[in-house]
Amino acid sequence: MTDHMQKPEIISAEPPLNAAEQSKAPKVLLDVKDLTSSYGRIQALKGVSLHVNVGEIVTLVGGNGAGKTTLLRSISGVQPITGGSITFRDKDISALPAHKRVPNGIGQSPEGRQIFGPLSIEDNLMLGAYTRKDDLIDYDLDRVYKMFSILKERRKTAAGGLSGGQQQMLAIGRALMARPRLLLLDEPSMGLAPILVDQILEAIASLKEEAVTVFLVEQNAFAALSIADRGYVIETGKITASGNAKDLMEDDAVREAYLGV
Ligand SMILES: Nc1ncnc2c1ncn2[C@@H]1O[C@H](COP(=O)(O)OP(=O)(O)OP(=O)(O)O)[C@@H](O)[C@H]1O
Repeated sequence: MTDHMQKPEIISAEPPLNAAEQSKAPKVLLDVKDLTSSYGRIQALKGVSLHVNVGEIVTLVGGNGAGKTTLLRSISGVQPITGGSITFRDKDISALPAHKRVPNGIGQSPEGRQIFGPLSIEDNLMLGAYTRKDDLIDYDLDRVYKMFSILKERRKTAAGGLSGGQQQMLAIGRALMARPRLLLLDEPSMGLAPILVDQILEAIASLKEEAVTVFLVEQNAFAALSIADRGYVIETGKITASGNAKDLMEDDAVREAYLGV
């Protein structure tokens, strides 16, 4: 094992690439094509296409019931799809069961956080690493503690005692413990006071330096677009706008519908 492998500078399983490797690496990490999904007679996704490139923060914004969670759950494999395809790292994973997508590199911090309240913060974090067999788990734990110092301070205490914002940090930290190539985040700002929203977004933005690729789903469009490279807008199961995040923030229709401007 090389020195570099013993002490990597990143949390992500995607190692920093040298120039030669970079030119060979697939640029598109996640490619969703014409995806459809239904709950009985309700068609929640009506042919959604989008992609996420390696190293990007991409956000999907939209109002209540637009289909954001359904799309994320389809990508992580817990929501059945009725048509279209999901390609991850050049492999069609549309039929891959959810439990095989995590070791393939798709990590999710779910809506509602799903923290195990009676377990300690550290045990919650370690649950994120349960599929791993490498020797970098302690190293990653340390990185998560550096990112969210409150989790370190309270690591032996029950997770149920954390505030909403801290639980959100724990949920993101736990997802990172799986060393995802792609981190899926479902409404991390939900229910948080504005100051905590800023903190969480700052932490998400800093993941870019850790070479983690992020797909962030948010109702809080302004907050999400302010840290994203690119964005998509979804309305009643269809993508209605897309582009680089700065352009979307300046788009009149988007501003009117989602930014309250
Ligand atoms: N379990 C379910 N059973 C039936 N319909 C559902 C179910 N979950 C979602 N839906 C419907 O599917 C559509 C998309 O919902 P989804 O939760 O994906 O939207 P969303 O954009 O994530 O909204 P929110 O921000 O409110 O979570 C909505 O019409 C919703 O009512």
